[in-house]
Amino acid sequence: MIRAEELTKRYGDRTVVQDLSFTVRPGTVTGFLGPNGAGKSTTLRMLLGLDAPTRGRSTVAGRAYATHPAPLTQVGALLEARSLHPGRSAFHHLMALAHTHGIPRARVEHVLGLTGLTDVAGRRVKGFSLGMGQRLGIAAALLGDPATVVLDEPVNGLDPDGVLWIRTLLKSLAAEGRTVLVSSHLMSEMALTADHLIVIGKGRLLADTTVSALVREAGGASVRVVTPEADRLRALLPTAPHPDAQITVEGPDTLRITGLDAAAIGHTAAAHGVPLHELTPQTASLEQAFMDLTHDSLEYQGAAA
Ligand SMILES: Nc1ncnc2c1ncn2[C@@H]1O[C@H](COP(=O)(O)OP(=O)(O)OP(=O)(O)O)[C@@H](O)[C@H]1O
Repeated sequence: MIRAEELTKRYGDRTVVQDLSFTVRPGTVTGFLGPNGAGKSTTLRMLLGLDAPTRGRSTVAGRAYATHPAPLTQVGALLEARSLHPGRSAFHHLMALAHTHGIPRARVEHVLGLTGLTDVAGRRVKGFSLGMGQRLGIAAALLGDPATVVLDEPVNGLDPDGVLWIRTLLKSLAAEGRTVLVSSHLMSEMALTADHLIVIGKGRLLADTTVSALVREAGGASVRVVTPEADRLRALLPTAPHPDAQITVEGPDTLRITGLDAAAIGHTAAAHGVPLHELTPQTASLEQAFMDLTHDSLEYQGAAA
């Protein structure tokens, strides 16, 4: 469990994090979301004892990070600024970290396997691609088998395979009962990865909620359906057991459906032989909810189009 209590950080006369209080619970992925410059990295640095708060306090597993006798075994962290010795191999980088905590070689080999780096473990880090570097950072974060994992923008710059890999890894870490806090400025990514969301803007808490609650508040996720038999599908859809379900006709062959998921719609169509040309879950409303939430606290605004 991570707990922040009225965390505040000032640089000169600028307050970049203000009175931030939240709790991150085990067993779920919590997304830490905010536009660029919102104060996410500063907050994570304070949680990890790398920056001193001007006011307030934070604890990980009940005590301040810096007071844990073997922090790697409590909290694994990947921060944006990586400090890697370029001439070291991935294996030696991890072994050097492992030595500081008496972690055995077998665990180093295990995390290399977990992050898909076994084949390149002997290569010098300076030749690593961005994605390989991220994987190595995650391997280091997992080295001590920590109950809490904190990752700052782990998908930044990764290709779709890498993004999918991180998403799956985070979910499995949470499923093992760990506390997982992951920052991002992309709602679309967090909607697919996180169960819980802490949203900040200009250093202040804007929302502490679940993804599904936010979807509901945003008017619900919808599914766009294109079929030459739109009228027949409308009549067949099982709306009765779902009082929230709504079907809007968007065109002669296009329906927008809320309150029923794509699977239910697809099954109904298949069971009655209705051909579907498109069956697309829409998350635009969630993106819009994030923009509405953070609009007044954007640090950098483009000129209005
Ligand atoms: N050492 C520092 N001295 C002065 N200002 C700082 C310092 N570190 C961060 N800031 C400022 O604090 C604000 C928050 O920065 P931070 O990096 O925490 O935001 P962020 O939400 O992580 O942003 P991004 O998504 O762009 O990484 C920014 O305006 C930044 O310029």
